[in-house]
Amino acid sequence: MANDQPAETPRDDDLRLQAQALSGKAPPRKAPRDILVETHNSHVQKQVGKPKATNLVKKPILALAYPASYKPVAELEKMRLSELLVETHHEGKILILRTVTPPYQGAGTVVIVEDEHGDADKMGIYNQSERSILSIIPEGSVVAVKEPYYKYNGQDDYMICVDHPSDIIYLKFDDAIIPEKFQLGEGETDTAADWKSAGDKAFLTKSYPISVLCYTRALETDDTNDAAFRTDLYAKRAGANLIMKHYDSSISDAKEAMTGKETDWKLHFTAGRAAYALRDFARCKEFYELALKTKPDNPAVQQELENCLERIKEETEGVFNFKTWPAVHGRGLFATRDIKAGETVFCEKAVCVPNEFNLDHNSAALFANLVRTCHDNPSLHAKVLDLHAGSYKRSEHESDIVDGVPVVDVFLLESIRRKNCFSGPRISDAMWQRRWSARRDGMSRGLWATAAYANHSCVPNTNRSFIGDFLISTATMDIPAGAEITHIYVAPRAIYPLRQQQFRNWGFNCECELCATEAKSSAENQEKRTKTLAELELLLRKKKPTQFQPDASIRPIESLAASSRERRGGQVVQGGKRGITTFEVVKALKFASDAYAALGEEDLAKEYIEAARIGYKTLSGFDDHFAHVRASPNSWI
Ligand SMILES: C[S@@+](CC[C@H](N)C(=O)[O-])C[C@H]1O[C@@H](n2cnc3c(N)ncnc32)[C@H](O)[C@@H]1O
Repeated sequence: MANDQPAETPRDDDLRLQAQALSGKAPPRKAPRDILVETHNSHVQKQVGKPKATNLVKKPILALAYPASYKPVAELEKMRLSELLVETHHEGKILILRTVTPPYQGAGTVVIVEDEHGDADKMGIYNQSERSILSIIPEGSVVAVKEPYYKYNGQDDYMICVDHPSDIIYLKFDDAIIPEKFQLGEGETDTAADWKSAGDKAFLTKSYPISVLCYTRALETDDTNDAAFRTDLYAKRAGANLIMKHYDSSISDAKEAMTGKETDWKLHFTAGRAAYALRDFARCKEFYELALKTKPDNPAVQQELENCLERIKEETEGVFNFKTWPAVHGRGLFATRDIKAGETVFCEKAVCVPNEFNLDHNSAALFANLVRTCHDNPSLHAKVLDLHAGSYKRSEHESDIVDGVPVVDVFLLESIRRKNCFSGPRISDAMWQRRWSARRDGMSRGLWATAAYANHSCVPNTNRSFIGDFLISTATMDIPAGAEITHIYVAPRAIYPLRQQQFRNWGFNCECELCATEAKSSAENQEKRTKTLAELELLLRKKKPTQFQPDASIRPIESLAASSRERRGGQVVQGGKRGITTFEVVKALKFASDAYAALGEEDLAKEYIEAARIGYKTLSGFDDHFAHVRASPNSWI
């Protein structure tokens, strides 16, 4: 779970004070157009020939949040660049701008823009998909910026800051709102055939955003009534959209291109792949089956269908549903049938996991990926928006489609990310190998839409494990039908007051059976227990684990452990069968099983080896490598 709050770096104090002083005023001094363009172009020049930095993200500062615009272009009142006020969200207003420079690419895309009156300013466009035309916005593009925010950067430097990806619209060439000065000049052609061939060229050079733009324009300008021409355009755009991960659009284009002829199988295949990426496996299966009707022996379609059937099996064998629980926890996951310890509860593919396993960057990478995934795929956006966002005030227009673009509020998505994401290794099973390290082997953050409904318990009845972007939830104990499915958000600390602090990010006090029991302890008891645990930890750290510990060194540990249990006011955790399992517990259980077997206690040996296997499965998601676990305390495989 996200544990990276609050990490919001407030802007430099001086800058913040200056910004506050200027807030709501016209900028007292501003660089003139030629200086703006010259400075910008010199920055652009410095980038030429250098590899593009790929993982820069503008950090969303929730304290400076402003809502995404949800009003259509037509309802907003045009304003001039010269009317912009510093640190102001210009509600109800719109700027129509033309870019007069090539883009500079950093954490966002910076360009110099002009309005129809010839005034110029700097504009930063953030959180666009790298596959969007707006991230590579060509010189001469005309855009509408809805309800612009004008930011002070220090030292007479200002910028229109477009944080929400839906606050900027790339305008069509003949859009009525485009001022005459920005419209196509004489000699500039605008025919469907030209646009189609420009789109084909862009596709061949892998400039997919431009190819989609050109095919779209070809469809808009087409007046030939030639069905084959249009079908071809839709089919090509479906392919480009699939590559650009615009899965919803890819499916609708593929459907538009279908003619009922044999060649449709390719479109069914495209639509199937898009549906798979959207995790809509039932729809994906339908598309693949249709493709196989025409091409029953196609190995690629057969293989993809097999993958899809696997996902359906995993999903349908999972037994979860959502219930509204009127208690403090909000919504949660509940078992719809009895589940045995060690059983898989559910599996799911992530809504997004950035391909970024660097510990220092994976929160930023997840935020950027989440914004892009939601912007490009309204059906996934809707699933994400349903998740808990803490106290962030929603406008309730976040999933509207306005001017053909889904409204995406980046600050809301950041709030959702903070409350609902998990960290996971590439493969959990690798974690139990001696040389695994988070820094070297990598951890990533991701968002899993089903697991995000599970509430926390310090004595959870499930544990999550990962294979790539696939999450496996496994029961750590028997769960009766109707019981709530819980997992841990962070590994709970042993000391009650410290443990409660761990949940501040999520805004709750834990009242699970462990916490409820400990809450009843007197302050004196809690203090003594804290001391006992500290002594216990010290003692355990000193003891190097070996197979044979003399009784004399084990006795003080046992006595401290017993006293700590007493002070807890009742035993709620039984090693190996309930709650939190660690790999050390698995090894200890296996060790005990071997010991019982040596003593001829076959039933106990069986019971312990089964507990060890279940423990291993909850940690790894599967138990294929369980046989390699050595019972000795400090080595395995
Ligand atoms: C990942 S969401 C879990 C699903 C959430 N209950 C919902 O309604 O969507 C995390 C939020 O659930 C609530 N929550 C989770 N575990 C809880 C617990 N043990 N006690 C109280 N609230 C809890 C908190 O509001 C927390 O910020």
